[in-house]
Amino acid sequence: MSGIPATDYAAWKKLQQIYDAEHSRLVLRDLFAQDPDRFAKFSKEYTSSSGPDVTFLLDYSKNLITQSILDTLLSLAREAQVESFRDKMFAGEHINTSEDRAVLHVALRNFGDFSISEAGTDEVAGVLQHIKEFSNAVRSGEWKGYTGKAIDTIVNIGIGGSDLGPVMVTEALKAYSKRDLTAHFVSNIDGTHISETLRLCNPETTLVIIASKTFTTQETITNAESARDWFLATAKDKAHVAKHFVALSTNTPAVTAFGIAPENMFQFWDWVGGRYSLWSAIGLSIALVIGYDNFEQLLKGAHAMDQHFLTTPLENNLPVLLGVIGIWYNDFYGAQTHVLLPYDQYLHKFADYFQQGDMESNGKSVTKGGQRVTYQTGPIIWGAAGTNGQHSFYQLIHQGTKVIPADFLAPATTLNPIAESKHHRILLSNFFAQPEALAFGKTEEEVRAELGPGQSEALYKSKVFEGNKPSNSIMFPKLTPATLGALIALYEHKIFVQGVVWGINSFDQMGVELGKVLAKKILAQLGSPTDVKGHDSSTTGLIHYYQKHRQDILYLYETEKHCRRSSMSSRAHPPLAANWPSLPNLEFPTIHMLAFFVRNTHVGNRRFVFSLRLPRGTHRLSTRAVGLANEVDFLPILCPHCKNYFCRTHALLDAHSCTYTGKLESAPSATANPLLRCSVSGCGKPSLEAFVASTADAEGRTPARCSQCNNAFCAEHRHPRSHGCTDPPTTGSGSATGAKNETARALLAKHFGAGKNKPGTSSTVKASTSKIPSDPAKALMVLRHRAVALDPKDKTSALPATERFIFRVQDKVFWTRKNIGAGRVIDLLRQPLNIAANKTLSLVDESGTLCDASKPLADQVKETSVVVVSEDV
Ligand SMILES: O=P(O)(O)OC[C@H]1O[C@@H](O)[C@@H](O)[C@@H](O)[C@@H]1O
Repeated sequence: MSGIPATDYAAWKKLQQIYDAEHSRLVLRDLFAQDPDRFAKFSKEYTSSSGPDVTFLLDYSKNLITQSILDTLLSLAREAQVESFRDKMFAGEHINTSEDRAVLHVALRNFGDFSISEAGTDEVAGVLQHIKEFSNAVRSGEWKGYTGKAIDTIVNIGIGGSDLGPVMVTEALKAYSKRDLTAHFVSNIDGTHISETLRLCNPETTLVIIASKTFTTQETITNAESARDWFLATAKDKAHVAKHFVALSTNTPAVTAFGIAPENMFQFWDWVGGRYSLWSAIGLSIALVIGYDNFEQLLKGAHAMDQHFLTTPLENNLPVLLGVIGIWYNDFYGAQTHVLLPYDQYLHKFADYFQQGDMESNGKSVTKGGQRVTYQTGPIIWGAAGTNGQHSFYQLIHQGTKVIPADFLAPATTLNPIAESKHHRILLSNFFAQPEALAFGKTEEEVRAELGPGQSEALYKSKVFEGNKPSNSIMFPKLTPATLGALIALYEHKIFVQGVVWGINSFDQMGVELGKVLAKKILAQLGSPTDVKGHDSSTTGLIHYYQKHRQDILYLYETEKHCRRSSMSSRAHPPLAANWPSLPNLEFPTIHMLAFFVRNTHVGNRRFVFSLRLPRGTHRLSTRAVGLANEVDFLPILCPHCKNYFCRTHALLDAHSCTYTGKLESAPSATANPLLRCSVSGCGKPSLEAFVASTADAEGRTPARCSQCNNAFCAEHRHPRSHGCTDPPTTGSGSATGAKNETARALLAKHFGAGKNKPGTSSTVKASTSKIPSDPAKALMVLRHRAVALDPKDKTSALPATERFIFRVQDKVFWTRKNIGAGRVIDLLRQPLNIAANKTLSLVDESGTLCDASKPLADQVKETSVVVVSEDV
């Protein structure tokens, strides 16, 4: 890690000479035959020096090494100053030079032994205590959800290091888990991951853990927002978030902006790398699943390995031995990969975990000094658990043309001794057999003797196993939390040793950035083919193909006045028979899902821009339905017969020429259950509820009934005013939701006026619109001149007009910078509107939608529109 190229070391040059001169003579059959003590010489038993007791055997005798090769490899480690860099790491020196950070995952499991001065290390114990108290409260049932029920499900939302560690460890230690607490892990941005997970969860009893060191990772934040929307669709009140959402992060402001209370945040520090973070607050899900005491055992097991790494001479130092032996294959034998093969189903995520651990750490091609390396650095890590691999990829390891060093791991005792441990004996017989077969193979003579004469030459040859394939074997008595901790730390330090020898920075991850940046740029261009700019022909072609073939969800329920259509003719209410069965969760999308998809909808290269902004919660849905002309409903409608989705015009069987040929047993008919008919007298059409009731998963869906009178109506009569509904909302007079709707309605009536037939809107106070042209472009020009800077610190002359965002409040016209959050706008409005600081305020747009305080106002309301400042909405 000094930044010196590894090839400059004398030991490296010597190793190259040894390889050139000796490698053809390094044959495991011979090496074992020549030395009956080879196992004794090249194996070590690890015993933890501090509690809890951990022991395991590392057998590295089946490697293509001699004592003199190993000595030279250790000289290389010394020459590269592995010991010195190790000490620097433990002391908290900023060995992550590109980011100027200490590398102190060892401080997270430091039970008092090492003295580290880096800021934050003195806070570790406090965070562990927080984890302990919180996990105990949840596991005991003392922590209650918003309806008073105990938590029975956790959903950890994170990615990379904020996911893989907890996933691997909770799987590995499942035997120690609280079986009635279900843990899910959501990482992928693919909406399928969060959708399929949340289908299994009950918002009343689910705890969502948002795990993100930076709290800016697109996947995690997007998934977390969807989870929050899912939760609020049922819980309604944002105050309930406190009981169901916690954050694990270093970024307090972002966590707060998300709406998570400081007491529900578990802190960690920038000296914890993502892929080394399972020991930190990121391990909260682990503590919840296996209990805090087991989590602490895991940490202590790792800590004892830290002590071993820090204090043991290199020749007995297990991470060092694994590290230098790996370098021997990687840099001299030209091995490109390293396979991890745990013979323990509980460790089925072990290789996945170290794929990030190793490849993100040592997948570098410049030294710390900025020189391009001329040798190989980190290997490709892969693997699978148990005998599964034997029936798939082991063929290539045994008889392929590549050198694939392997690590086999297994417990002597299984945690599931079914059939009197028969399974385990069979498993272990394979664990012993595979390294033996790899090392010693089967000679042609043995094959000929076995098959006898008279077979084809090709057959004899095809059954030869050349052998001489290297491997390590690690065996431990039983998989315990502490043993797992020690094994993980063993590999962490192995990676460290290799990084030091290669002279690279194992603790940054610049290589993940470029793709993120390009994806952001492309995301903004996916709208239409003409937006796709600045790419090579391949990328452009791929995006164009996607744009041509995508079947976005199309909600054609808006009328002309709400929908500006670029090339849409009156025939354009096509059946929405997209392949939606692949999106089962969307069969009855909750309102937030509608809101997500509706804004910019494309079909082929046609683009429909909806001016409608859909509300996020059902209570706001009713607000809109009452107070404004905009209409929202529950479409698309799933035809229960052909299982396709249709707009309201084509929802009925004859209107979409339903292809269903079977007997229409549940088809709506004049004599069908009257409850499922439109409640408007004389209408008789099937109600939307008829479709919902027969097709949708009832649990958690939005009912297709009038939010006010709760009756079922057909598509034509579904809106309150279209069936003459004047009853108050059915949300319950005392409910917070009901109260909010009433207030919102009153506000809307006050500021925007309302038609005579709209309930609750009799007093009309128009916002000042005098002398404002109706043409939006002209209105903008006029208002630009009238607008005053909302923030007194902003000077009109200092900011181009295009970067100013104009909006109106009462009869005043303001401008702000476009990126200013709605929350900040609220604060700034207090002074000109003379509103006391202790009042809780919200902003409501012209359509009655509450603005999200954490997002820029400019993203939420139309420029030049009137924004209402409201108390308590
Ligand atoms: O924990 P957060 O900040 O969300 O990062 C999650 C992951 O992001 C990736 O891009 C990498 O940087 C990983 O090392 C990291 O573990």
